[in-house]
Amino acid sequence: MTAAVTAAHALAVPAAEPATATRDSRPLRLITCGSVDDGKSTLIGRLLWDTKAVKEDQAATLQRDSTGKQNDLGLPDFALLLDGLQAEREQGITIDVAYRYFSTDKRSFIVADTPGHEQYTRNMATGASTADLAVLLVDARAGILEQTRRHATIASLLGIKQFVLAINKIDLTNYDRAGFEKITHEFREFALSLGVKQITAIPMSALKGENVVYSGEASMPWYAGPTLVETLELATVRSSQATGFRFSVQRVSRPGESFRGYQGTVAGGSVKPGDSVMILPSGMVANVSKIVTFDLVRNAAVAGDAITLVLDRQVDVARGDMIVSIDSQPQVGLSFDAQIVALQPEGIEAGKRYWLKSGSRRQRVQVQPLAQLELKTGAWAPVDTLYMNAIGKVRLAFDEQAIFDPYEQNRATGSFILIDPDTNNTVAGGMVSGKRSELGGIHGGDARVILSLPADLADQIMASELFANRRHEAEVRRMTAAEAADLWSNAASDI
Ligand SMILES: Nc1nc2c(ncn2[C@@H]2O[C@H](COP(=O)(O)OP(=O)(O)OP(=O)(O)O)[C@@H](O)[C@H]2O)c(=O)[nH]1
Repeated sequence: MTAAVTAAHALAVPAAEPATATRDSRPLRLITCGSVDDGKSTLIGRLLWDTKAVKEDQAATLQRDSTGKQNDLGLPDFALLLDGLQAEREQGITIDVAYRYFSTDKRSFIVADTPGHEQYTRNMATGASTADLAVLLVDARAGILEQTRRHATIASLLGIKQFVLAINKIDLTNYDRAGFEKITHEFREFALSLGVKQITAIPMSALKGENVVYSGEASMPWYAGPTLVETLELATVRSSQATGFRFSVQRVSRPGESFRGYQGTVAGGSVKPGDSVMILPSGMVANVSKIVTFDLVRNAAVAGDAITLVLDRQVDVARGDMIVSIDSQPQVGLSFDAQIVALQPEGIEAGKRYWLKSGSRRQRVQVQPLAQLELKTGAWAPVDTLYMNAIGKVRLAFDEQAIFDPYEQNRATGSFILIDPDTNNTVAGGMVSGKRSELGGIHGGDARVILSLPADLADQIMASELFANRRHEAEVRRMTAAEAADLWSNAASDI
Protein backbone atom coordinates (compact mmCIF):
# COMPACT_ATOMS: atom_id res chain seq x y z
CA MET A 1 0.00 0.00 0.00
CA THR A 2 1.36 3.40 -0.86
CA ALA A 3 1.69 6.37 1.46
CA ALA A 4 -0.95 8.17 -0.55
CA VAL A 5 -3.39 5.36 0.02
CA THR A 6 -2.80 5.39 3.77
CA ALA A 7 -3.41 9.13 3.88
CA ALA A 8 -6.53 8.70 1.82
CA HIS A 9 -7.84 6.19 4.30
CA ALA A 10 -7.15 8.46 7.25
CA LEU A 11 -9.15 11.24 5.67
CA ALA A 12 -11.75 9.06 4.01
CA VAL A 13 -15.14 10.67 3.64
CA PRO A 14 -18.13 8.45 4.27
CA ALA A 15 -19.87 7.68 1.00
CA ALA A 16 -23.36 8.39 2.27
CA GLU A 17 -22.83 11.59 4.21
CA PRO A 18 -21.11 14.86 3.41
CA ALA A 19 -18.10 15.61 5.54
CA THR A 20 -18.47 18.33 8.11
CA ALA A 21 -16.63 21.48 7.18
CA THR A 22 -14.70 23.29 9.80
CA ARG A 23 -15.62 26.83 8.72
CA ASP A 24 -18.73 26.89 6.59
CA SER A 25 -21.12 24.23 7.74
CA ARG A 26 -23.07 24.39 4.51
CA PRO A 27 -21.45 22.36 1.76
CA LEU A 28 -21.02 23.94 -1.64
CA ARG A 29 -22.91 22.03 -4.32
CA LEU A 30 -21.44 21.94 -7.77
CA ILE A 31 -22.10 20.35 -11.11
CA THR A 32 -19.60 19.64 -13.84
CA CYS A 33 -20.54 19.82 -17.48
CA GLY A 34 -18.86 19.59 -20.82
CA SER A 35 -18.79 17.59 -24.00
CA VAL A 36 -17.89 13.93 -24.10
CA ASP A 37 -14.17 13.42 -23.49
CA ASP A 38 -13.49 16.91 -22.19
CA GLY A 39 -12.28 15.21 -19.03
CA LYS A 40 -15.20 15.40 -16.59
CA SER A 41 -14.56 11.99 -15.04
CA THR A 42 -10.84 12.65 -14.85
CA LEU A 43 -11.49 15.98 -13.13
CA ILE A 44 -13.88 14.57 -10.52
CA GLY A 45 -11.54 11.65 -9.93
CA ARG A 46 -8.65 14.09 -9.53
CA LEU A 47 -10.60 16.22 -7.08
CA LEU A 48 -11.43 13.18 -4.95
CA TRP A 49 -7.86 11.87 -5.11
CA ASP A 50 -6.03 15.11 -4.35
CA THR A 51 -8.39 16.03 -1.49
CA LYS A 52 -7.87 12.49 -0.15
CA ALA A 53 -11.53 11.59 -0.35
CA VAL A 54 -10.80 8.23 -1.87
CA LYS A 55 -11.36 5.34 0.47
CA GLU A 56 -8.68 2.71 0.91
CA ASP A 57 -10.57 -0.04 -0.89
CA GLN A 58 -11.39 2.24 -3.79
CA ALA A 59 -7.80 3.43 -3.98
CA ALA A 60 -6.46 -0.12 -4.04
CA THR A 61 -8.92 -1.09 -6.78
CA LEU A 62 -7.99 1.98 -8.70
CA GLN A 63 -4.28 1.20 -8.54
CA ARG A 64 -4.98 -2.35 -9.67
CA ASP A 65 -7.36 -1.43 -12.51
CA SER A 66 -5.07 1.27 -13.76
CA THR A 67 -2.14 -1.08 -14.23
CA GLY A 68 -0.68 -0.34 -17.61
CA LYS A 69 -2.84 2.76 -17.96
CA GLN A 70 -0.92 5.18 -15.81
CA ASN A 71 -0.19 8.54 -17.26
CA ASP A 72 3.34 9.86 -17.62
CA LEU A 73 3.43 10.77 -13.94
CA GLY A 74 2.68 7.17 -13.03
CA LEU A 75 -0.70 8.18 -11.63
CA PRO A 76 -3.78 6.02 -12.03
CA ASP A 77 -6.61 6.66 -14.47
CA PHE A 78 -8.86 8.78 -12.27
CA ALA A 79 -11.86 8.34 -14.50
CA LEU A 80 -11.96 4.71 -13.29
CA LEU A 81 -13.03 5.96 -9.87
CA LEU A 82 -16.40 6.70 -11.36
CA ASP A 83 -16.86 3.51 -13.30
CA GLY A 84 -18.61 1.77 -10.41
CA LEU A 85 -21.40 4.22 -10.83
CA GLN A 86 -21.89 3.23 -14.44
CA ALA A 87 -22.38 -0.36 -13.35
CA GLU A 88 -24.94 0.71 -10.77
CA ARG A 89 -26.73 2.62 -13.42
CA GLU A 90 -26.86 -0.28 -15.81
CA GLN A 91 -28.53 -2.41 -13.15
CA GLY A 92 -31.22 -0.01 -12.09
CA ILE A 93 -33.08 2.80 -13.70
CA THR A 94 -33.59 4.85 -10.61
CA ILE A 95 -30.02 6.07 -10.15
CA ASP A 96 -29.78 9.20 -12.23
CA VAL A 97 -27.19 11.03 -10.28
CA ALA A 98 -24.58 10.15 -7.72
CA TYR A 99 -23.26 12.69 -5.33
CA ARG A 100 -19.56 12.67 -4.54
CA TYR A 101 -18.36 14.25 -1.34
CA PHE A 102 -14.99 15.77 -0.70
CA SER A 103 -13.64 18.39 1.60
CA THR A 104 -10.73 20.65 2.35
CA ASP A 105 -9.95 22.20 5.71
CA LYS A 106 -12.05 25.21 4.68
CA ARG A 107 -15.31 23.64 3.56
CA SER A 108 -17.02 20.54 2.21
CA PHE A 109 -18.29 19.98 -1.30
CA ILE A 110 -20.91 17.89 -3.02
CA VAL A 111 -20.40 17.27 -6.69
CA ALA A 112 -23.26 15.94 -8.75
CA ASP A 113 -21.84 13.18 -10.89
CA THR A 114 -24.04 12.52 -13.88
CA PRO A 115 -22.69 10.65 -16.86
CA GLY A 116 -23.82 11.56 -20.35
CA HIS A 117 -25.74 14.47 -21.59
CA GLU A 118 -29.24 13.08 -21.30
CA GLN A 119 -29.31 12.16 -17.66
CA TYR A 120 -27.45 15.30 -16.89
CA THR A 121 -30.05 17.68 -18.29
CA ARG A 122 -32.80 15.54 -16.87
CA ASN A 123 -31.42 15.88 -13.41
CA MET A 124 -30.92 19.56 -13.74
CA ALA A 125 -34.52 19.89 -14.64
CA THR A 126 -35.98 17.62 -12.00
CA GLY A 127 -34.32 19.70 -9.37
CA ALA A 128 -31.51 17.29 -8.48
CA SER A 129 -29.22 20.08 -9.47
CA THR A 130 -29.47 22.27 -6.46
CA ALA A 131 -26.06 23.48 -7.47
CA ASP A 132 -24.50 26.69 -6.30
CA LEU A 133 -21.88 26.65 -9.03
CA ALA A 134 -21.25 25.04 -12.41
CA VAL A 135 -17.85 23.92 -13.65
CA LEU A 136 -17.92 24.06 -17.45
CA LEU A 137 -15.20 21.92 -18.98
CA VAL A 138 -13.72 22.88 -22.30
CA ASP A 139 -10.97 21.07 -24.18
CA ALA A 140 -8.22 23.69 -24.64
CA ARG A 141 -7.64 22.39 -28.17
CA ALA A 142 -11.28 22.63 -29.25
CA GLY A 143 -12.49 25.78 -27.47
CA ILE A 144 -16.14 26.71 -26.95
CA LEU A 145 -18.53 24.24 -28.60
CA GLU A 146 -22.27 24.30 -29.04
CA GLN A 147 -22.50 21.87 -26.12
CA THR A 148 -20.62 24.36 -23.92
CA ARG A 149 -23.15 27.03 -24.81
CA ARG A 150 -26.05 24.67 -24.23
CA HIS A 151 -24.84 23.58 -20.83
CA ALA A 152 -24.06 27.14 -19.78
CA THR A 153 -27.53 28.21 -20.88
CA ILE A 154 -29.28 25.39 -19.04
CA ALA A 155 -27.24 26.03 -15.91
CA SER A 156 -28.10 29.70 -16.03
CA LEU A 157 -31.81 28.98 -16.66
CA LEU A 158 -31.63 26.86 -13.56
CA GLY A 159 -30.54 29.88 -11.63
CA ILE A 160 -26.83 29.13 -11.32
CA LYS A 161 -24.92 32.39 -11.23
CA GLN A 162 -21.35 31.28 -10.51
CA PHE A 163 -19.36 29.57 -13.24
CA VAL A 164 -15.89 28.14 -13.48
CA LEU A 165 -14.67 27.84 -17.06
CA ALA A 166 -12.21 24.97 -16.74
CA ILE A 167 -10.05 25.06 -19.84
CA ASN A 168 -8.77 21.52 -19.54
CA LYS A 169 -6.03 19.54 -21.29
CA ILE A 170 -3.96 22.70 -21.40
CA ASP A 171 -0.92 20.40 -21.32
CA LEU A 172 -1.86 19.31 -24.84
CA THR A 173 -1.54 22.88 -26.13
CA ASN A 174 1.90 23.36 -24.61
CA TYR A 175 0.32 25.56 -21.94
CA ASP A 176 -0.57 28.12 -24.59
CA ARG A 177 -1.55 31.35 -22.89
CA ALA A 178 -2.97 33.05 -26.01
CA GLY A 179 -5.27 30.10 -26.68
CA PHE A 180 -6.50 30.21 -23.08
CA GLU A 181 -7.21 33.94 -23.31
CA LYS A 182 -9.04 33.61 -26.61
CA ILE A 183 -11.39 30.92 -25.25
CA THR A 184 -11.95 32.94 -22.08
CA HIS A 185 -12.83 36.05 -24.05
CA GLU A 186 -15.26 34.18 -26.30
CA PHE A 187 -17.00 32.61 -23.34
CA ARG A 188 -17.30 35.89 -21.45
CA GLU A 189 -19.03 37.48 -24.43
CA PHE A 190 -21.50 34.62 -24.63
CA ALA A 191 -22.09 34.56 -20.87
CA LEU A 192 -22.98 38.24 -20.91
CA SER A 193 -25.92 37.43 -23.18
CA LEU A 194 -27.11 35.04 -20.45
CA GLY A 195 -26.66 37.67 -17.78
CA VAL A 196 -23.91 35.62 -16.14
CA LYS A 197 -21.18 37.80 -14.70
CA GLN A 198 -19.35 35.63 -12.21
CA ILE A 199 -16.90 33.59 -14.24
CA THR A 200 -13.52 32.31 -13.17
CA ALA A 201 -11.52 30.93 -16.08
CA ILE A 202 -8.80 28.47 -15.10
CA PRO A 203 -6.21 26.80 -17.36
CA MET A 204 -6.07 23.24 -16.13
CA SER A 205 -4.74 19.77 -16.61
CA ALA A 206 -7.05 17.39 -14.77
CA LEU A 207 -4.80 14.53 -15.79
CA LYS A 208 -1.65 16.03 -14.30
CA GLY A 209 -3.44 17.72 -11.43
CA GLU A 210 -2.44 21.24 -12.42
CA ASN A 211 -4.64 24.03 -11.06
CA VAL A 212 -7.17 21.54 -9.70
CA VAL A 213 -6.13 21.18 -6.05
CA TYR A 214 -2.45 21.95 -6.48
CA SER A 215 -1.04 24.96 -8.32
CA GLY A 216 0.09 24.61 -11.93
CA GLU A 217 2.61 27.39 -11.55
CA ALA A 218 5.57 25.31 -12.65
CA SER A 219 4.03 24.77 -16.09
CA MET A 220 2.02 28.01 -16.29
CA PRO A 221 3.99 30.81 -14.66
CA TRP A 222 1.82 33.26 -16.64
CA TYR A 223 -1.31 32.29 -14.68
CA ALA A 224 -1.62 34.04 -11.33
CA GLY A 225 -5.25 33.18 -10.59
CA PRO A 226 -6.75 30.65 -8.18
CA THR A 227 -6.87 26.88 -8.54
CA LEU A 228 -10.25 25.20 -8.94
CA VAL A 229 -10.43 24.25 -5.28
CA GLU A 230 -9.48 27.77 -4.14
CA THR A 231 -12.30 29.11 -6.30
CA LEU A 232 -14.74 26.61 -4.85
CA GLU A 233 -13.67 27.48 -1.32
CA LEU A 234 -14.56 31.12 -1.92
CA ALA A 235 -17.83 30.57 -3.81
CA THR A 236 -21.09 31.46 -2.13
CA VAL A 237 -23.78 29.01 -1.13
CA ARG A 238 -27.17 30.12 -2.34
CA SER A 239 -29.40 31.55 0.29
CA SER A 240 -32.68 29.80 0.81
CA GLN A 241 -35.46 30.73 -1.52
CA ALA A 242 -38.17 33.24 -1.22
CA THR A 243 -41.36 31.24 -0.88
CA GLY A 244 -43.42 30.45 2.18
CA PHE A 245 -44.11 26.96 3.50
CA ARG A 246 -44.53 24.34 0.76
CA PHE A 247 -45.33 20.71 1.44
CA SER A 248 -46.28 18.30 -1.29
CA VAL A 249 -48.25 15.36 0.17
CA GLN A 250 -46.66 12.06 -0.80
CA ARG A 251 -48.73 9.77 1.37
CA VAL A 252 -51.69 9.96 3.67
CA SER A 253 -50.95 7.91 6.76
CA ARG A 254 -53.85 6.43 8.74
CA PRO A 255 -52.41 3.84 11.12
CA GLY A 256 -55.49 3.98 13.38
CA GLU A 257 -58.84 5.67 13.79
CA SER A 258 -57.45 8.50 15.85
CA PHE A 259 -54.40 9.44 13.77
CA ARG A 260 -54.23 10.91 10.33
CA GLY A 261 -50.96 12.39 9.11
CA TYR A 262 -49.65 13.66 5.82
CA GLN A 263 -46.20 12.51 4.82
CA GLY A 264 -43.80 14.28 2.53
CA THR A 265 -40.75 16.51 2.35
CA VAL A 266 -40.84 20.23 3.06
CA ALA A 267 -40.20 21.87 -0.32
CA GLY A 268 -39.88 25.45 0.90
CA GLY A 269 -40.07 27.70 3.93
CA SER A 270 -40.72 26.35 7.41
CA VAL A 271 -43.59 25.25 9.61
CA LYS A 272 -44.34 24.91 13.31
CA PRO A 273 -47.30 23.73 15.37
CA GLY A 274 -50.01 26.38 15.48
CA ASP A 275 -49.31 27.70 11.96
CA SER A 276 -52.34 28.23 9.75
CA VAL A 277 -52.06 26.42 6.46
CA MET A 278 -54.08 26.04 3.29
CA ILE A 279 -54.59 22.81 1.36
CA LEU A 280 -54.37 23.28 -2.40
CA PRO A 281 -56.09 22.98 -4.76
CA SER A 282 -59.19 22.71 -2.51
CA GLY A 283 -58.43 25.94 -0.63
CA MET A 284 -59.44 24.48 2.74
CA VAL A 285 -57.77 25.90 5.79
CA ALA A 286 -56.48 24.21 8.96
CA ASN A 287 -53.89 24.65 11.69
CA VAL A 288 -50.85 22.46 12.18
CA SER A 289 -51.23 20.51 15.41
CA LYS A 290 -48.14 18.32 15.32
CA ILE A 291 -44.98 17.67 13.32
CA VAL A 292 -43.63 14.14 13.58
CA THR A 293 -40.52 12.50 12.16
CA PHE A 294 -39.72 8.80 12.33
CA ASP A 295 -38.65 9.01 15.95
CA LEU A 296 -39.49 12.47 17.30
CA VAL A 297 -42.19 15.04 17.73
CA ARG A 298 -40.65 18.26 16.41
CA ASN A 299 -41.34 21.87 17.20
CA ALA A 300 -40.48 23.04 13.67
CA ALA A 301 -39.50 21.75 10.24
CA VAL A 302 -37.67 23.44 7.40
CA ALA A 303 -37.09 22.86 3.68
CA GLY A 304 -35.56 19.44 3.08
CA ASP A 305 -37.05 17.78 6.19
CA ALA A 306 -39.07 14.60 5.68
CA ILE A 307 -42.00 14.85 8.09
CA THR A 308 -45.51 13.76 8.91
CA LEU A 309 -47.81 16.72 9.35
CA VAL A 310 -50.88 16.44 11.57
CA LEU A 311 -53.65 19.01 11.23
CA ASP A 312 -56.13 20.12 13.88
CA ARG A 313 -59.26 19.12 11.96
CA GLN A 314 -60.58 16.58 9.50
CA VAL A 315 -59.98 17.92 6.03
CA ASP A 316 -59.90 16.22 2.69
CA VAL A 317 -56.23 15.83 1.73
CA ALA A 318 -54.98 13.50 -0.99
CA ARG A 319 -51.61 12.49 -2.40
CA GLY A 320 -50.39 15.26 -4.72
CA ASP A 321 -52.12 18.04 -2.78
CA MET A 322 -49.95 20.84 -1.56
CA ILE A 323 -50.10 22.25 1.97
CA VAL A 324 -48.85 25.84 2.04
CA SER A 325 -48.63 28.85 4.30
CA ILE A 326 -51.69 31.06 4.13
CA ASP A 327 -49.80 34.32 3.86
CA SER A 328 -47.51 33.31 0.99
CA GLN A 329 -49.23 31.07 -1.50
CA PRO A 330 -48.06 29.54 -4.76
CA GLN A 331 -49.81 30.27 -8.04
CA VAL A 332 -52.83 28.13 -8.86
CA GLY A 333 -54.16 28.08 -12.40
CA LEU A 334 -54.87 26.23 -15.60
CA SER A 335 -52.19 27.76 -17.79
CA PHE A 336 -48.53 28.48 -17.11
CA ASP A 337 -45.51 29.63 -19.07
CA ALA A 338 -42.39 27.55 -18.77
CA GLN A 339 -38.98 26.91 -20.23
CA ILE A 340 -38.12 23.34 -21.05
CA VAL A 341 -35.28 21.24 -22.31
CA ALA A 342 -36.34 18.48 -24.71
CA LEU A 343 -34.60 15.23 -23.82
CA GLN A 344 -35.72 12.60 -26.32
CA PRO A 345 -35.31 12.21 -30.09
CA GLU A 346 -39.07 12.46 -30.65
CA GLY A 347 -39.04 16.01 -29.30
CA ILE A 348 -42.10 17.87 -27.99
CA GLU A 349 -45.07 18.14 -30.29
CA ALA A 350 -47.56 20.96 -30.28
CA GLY A 351 -50.86 19.97 -28.72
CA LYS A 352 -49.78 16.48 -27.62
CA ARG A 353 -50.89 15.51 -24.14
CA TYR A 354 -48.22 14.51 -21.65
CA TRP A 355 -48.03 13.64 -18.00
CA LEU A 356 -46.47 16.43 -16.00
CA LYS A 357 -44.81 15.42 -12.74
CA SER A 358 -43.79 17.96 -10.14
CA GLY A 359 -43.05 16.72 -6.64
CA SER A 360 -45.66 14.08 -5.88
CA ARG A 361 -48.19 15.65 -8.25
CA ARG A 362 -48.92 14.12 -11.64
CA GLN A 363 -51.27 15.80 -14.07
CA ARG A 364 -52.30 15.71 -17.69
CA VAL A 365 -50.97 18.64 -19.64
CA GLN A 366 -51.05 19.91 -23.17
CA VAL A 367 -47.84 21.57 -24.30
CA GLN A 368 -47.64 24.32 -26.86
CA PRO A 369 -44.06 25.07 -27.96
CA LEU A 370 -43.70 28.79 -28.61
CA ALA A 371 -40.06 29.54 -29.22
CA GLN A 372 -36.66 27.95 -29.29
CA LEU A 373 -33.40 29.44 -28.12
CA GLU A 374 -30.81 29.78 -30.86
CA LEU A 375 -27.59 29.00 -29.08
CA LYS A 376 -25.33 30.90 -31.47
CA THR A 377 -27.14 34.22 -31.27
CA GLY A 378 -29.04 33.96 -27.98
CA ALA A 379 -32.27 34.91 -29.84
CA TRP A 380 -35.65 33.19 -29.43
CA ALA A 381 -37.20 31.98 -32.70
CA PRO A 382 -40.88 30.92 -33.01
CA VAL A 383 -41.36 27.13 -33.41
CA ASP A 384 -44.10 24.46 -33.31
CA THR A 385 -41.93 21.51 -32.32
CA LEU A 386 -38.94 21.25 -30.03
CA TYR A 387 -36.44 18.61 -31.04
CA MET A 388 -34.00 16.79 -28.79
CA ASN A 389 -31.76 19.05 -26.70
CA ALA A 390 -33.65 22.17 -27.74
CA ILE A 391 -34.25 24.77 -25.07
CA GLY A 392 -37.71 26.23 -25.57
CA LYS A 393 -40.42 28.42 -24.18
CA VAL A 394 -43.76 26.66 -23.93
CA ARG A 395 -47.27 27.20 -22.71
CA LEU A 396 -48.70 24.52 -20.43
CA ALA A 397 -52.46 23.99 -20.46
CA PHE A 398 -53.99 21.80 -17.75
CA ASP A 399 -57.33 20.06 -17.36
CA GLU A 400 -57.30 20.62 -13.62
CA GLN A 401 -55.84 23.32 -11.43
CA ALA A 402 -52.05 23.19 -11.34
CA ILE A 403 -49.94 24.60 -8.51
CA PHE A 404 -46.50 26.13 -9.05
CA ASP A 405 -44.12 28.76 -7.83
CA PRO A 406 -41.99 30.53 -10.39
CA TYR A 407 -38.76 28.54 -10.56
CA GLU A 408 -36.66 31.50 -9.49
CA GLN A 409 -38.60 31.60 -6.22
CA ASN A 410 -38.63 27.89 -5.49
CA ARG A 411 -36.68 25.29 -7.40
CA ALA A 412 -38.70 22.36 -6.10
CA THR A 413 -42.20 23.68 -6.67
CA GLY A 414 -41.18 25.49 -9.86
CA SER A 415 -39.70 22.53 -11.73
CA PHE A 416 -41.25 19.53 -13.47
CA ILE A 417 -40.68 16.73 -15.92
CA LEU A 418 -42.87 15.74 -18.87
CA ILE A 419 -43.57 12.05 -19.46
CA ASP A 420 -44.81 10.64 -22.75
CA PRO A 421 -47.89 8.51 -21.85
CA ASP A 422 -47.24 6.16 -24.80
CA THR A 423 -43.64 5.29 -24.03
CA ASN A 424 -43.31 6.31 -20.37
CA ASN A 425 -40.12 8.18 -21.34
CA THR A 426 -39.18 11.42 -19.65
CA VAL A 427 -39.24 13.68 -22.67
CA ALA A 428 -38.47 17.05 -21.10
CA GLY A 429 -37.54 18.83 -17.94
CA GLY A 430 -38.80 22.29 -17.26
CA MET A 431 -38.99 25.36 -15.11
CA VAL A 432 -42.09 27.43 -14.62
CA SER A 433 -41.72 31.14 -15.27
CA GLY A 434 -45.22 32.09 -14.14
CA LYS A 435 -48.94 31.75 -14.49
CA ARG A 436 -50.55 33.04 -17.64
CA SER A 437 -52.85 35.86 -16.89
CA GLU A 438 -54.77 36.04 -20.17
CA LEU A 439 -57.08 33.31 -21.31
CA GLY A 440 -57.12 30.53 -18.73
CA GLY A 441 -56.45 26.86 -19.29
CA ILE A 442 -56.56 25.14 -22.58
CA HIS A 443 -58.28 28.08 -24.25
CA GLY A 444 -55.12 30.07 -24.85
CA GLY A 445 -53.63 27.24 -26.87
CA ASP A 446 -56.86 26.06 -28.46
CA ALA A 447 -58.34 29.41 -29.34
CA ARG A 448 -57.48 28.95 -32.97
CA VAL A 449 -59.34 25.69 -33.24
CA ILE A 450 -62.40 26.43 -31.16
CA LEU A 451 -62.95 29.89 -32.51
CA SER A 452 -62.96 28.74 -36.07
CA LEU A 453 -66.25 27.01 -35.29
CA PRO A 454 -69.57 28.86 -35.47
CA ALA A 455 -69.70 31.09 -32.40
CA ASP A 456 -72.61 29.38 -30.63
CA LEU A 457 -71.08 25.94 -31.09
CA ALA A 458 -67.81 27.28 -29.74
CA ASP A 459 -69.69 28.53 -26.68
CA GLN A 460 -71.26 25.15 -26.17
CA ILE A 461 -67.95 23.34 -26.35
CA MET A 462 -66.35 25.76 -23.95
CA ALA A 463 -69.27 25.57 -21.56
CA SER A 464 -69.18 21.78 -21.47
CA GLU A 465 -65.42 21.80 -20.95
CA LEU A 466 -65.80 24.35 -18.21
CA PHE A 467 -68.34 22.20 -16.49
CA ALA A 468 -66.42 18.97 -16.92
CA ASN A 469 -63.17 20.36 -15.68
CA ARG A 470 -64.30 22.98 -13.19
CA ARG A 471 -62.34 25.68 -14.94
CA HIS A 472 -63.39 28.43 -12.58
CA GLU A 473 -61.05 30.91 -14.09
CA ALA A 474 -61.70 30.33 -17.72
CA GLU A 475 -63.25 33.01 -19.76
CA VAL A 476 -65.79 32.21 -22.43
CA ARG A 477 -65.32 34.56 -25.35
CA ARG A 478 -67.11 34.94 -28.54
CA MET A 479 -64.94 36.37 -31.26
CA THR A 480 -64.66 36.78 -34.95
CA ALA A 481 -61.98 34.81 -36.73
CA ALA A 482 -60.01 38.05 -37.26
CA GLU A 483 -60.10 38.86 -33.53
CA ALA A 484 -58.99 35.34 -32.77
CA ALA A 485 -56.09 35.62 -35.18
CA ASP A 486 -55.09 38.92 -33.54
CA LEU A 487 -55.29 37.43 -30.08
CA TRP A 488 -53.12 34.54 -31.17
CA SER A 489 -50.46 36.67 -32.80
CA ASN A 490 -50.37 38.99 -29.78
CA ALA A 491 -49.98 36.01 -27.49
CA ALA A 492 -47.20 34.62 -29.69
CA SER A 493 -45.31 37.93 -29.76
CA ASP A 494 -45.68 38.19 -26.03
CA ILE A 495 -43.27 35.33 -25.30
N1 LIG B 1 -3.57 15.22 -21.71
C1 LIG B 1 -4.67 15.27 -20.98
N2 LIG B 1 -5.62 14.34 -21.11
C2 LIG B 1 -6.72 14.41 -20.34
C3 LIG B 1 -6.92 15.48 -19.42
N3 LIG B 1 -8.12 15.28 -18.81
C4 LIG B 1 -8.63 14.15 -19.33
N4 LIG B 1 -7.79 13.62 -20.24
C5 LIG B 1 -7.98 12.41 -21.05
O1 LIG B 1 -9.11 12.59 -21.90
C6 LIG B 1 -9.83 11.39 -22.05
C7 LIG B 1 -11.30 11.62 -21.65
O2 LIG B 1 -11.37 11.88 -20.28
P1 LIG B 1 -12.64 11.53 -19.40
O3 LIG B 1 -12.39 12.00 -18.03
O4 LIG B 1 -13.03 10.11 -19.57
O5 LIG B 1 -13.71 12.45 -20.14
P2 LIG B 1 -15.24 12.67 -19.84
O6 LIG B 1 -15.54 14.06 -20.21
O7 LIG B 1 -15.58 12.22 -18.47
O8 LIG B 1 -15.84 11.70 -20.88
P3 LIG B 1 -17.21 10.94 -20.78
O9 LIG B 1 -17.21 10.20 -19.46
O10 LIG B 1 -17.13 10.02 -21.96
O11 LIG B 1 -18.26 12.00 -20.87
C8 LIG B 1 -9.13 10.37 -21.19
O12 LIG B 1 -8.28 9.63 -22.00
C9 LIG B 1 -8.34 11.21 -20.19
O13 LIG B 1 -7.18 10.57 -19.71
C10 LIG B 1 -5.89 16.47 -19.32
O14 LIG B 1 -5.98 17.43 -18.56
N5 LIG B 1 -4.80 16.32 -20.13
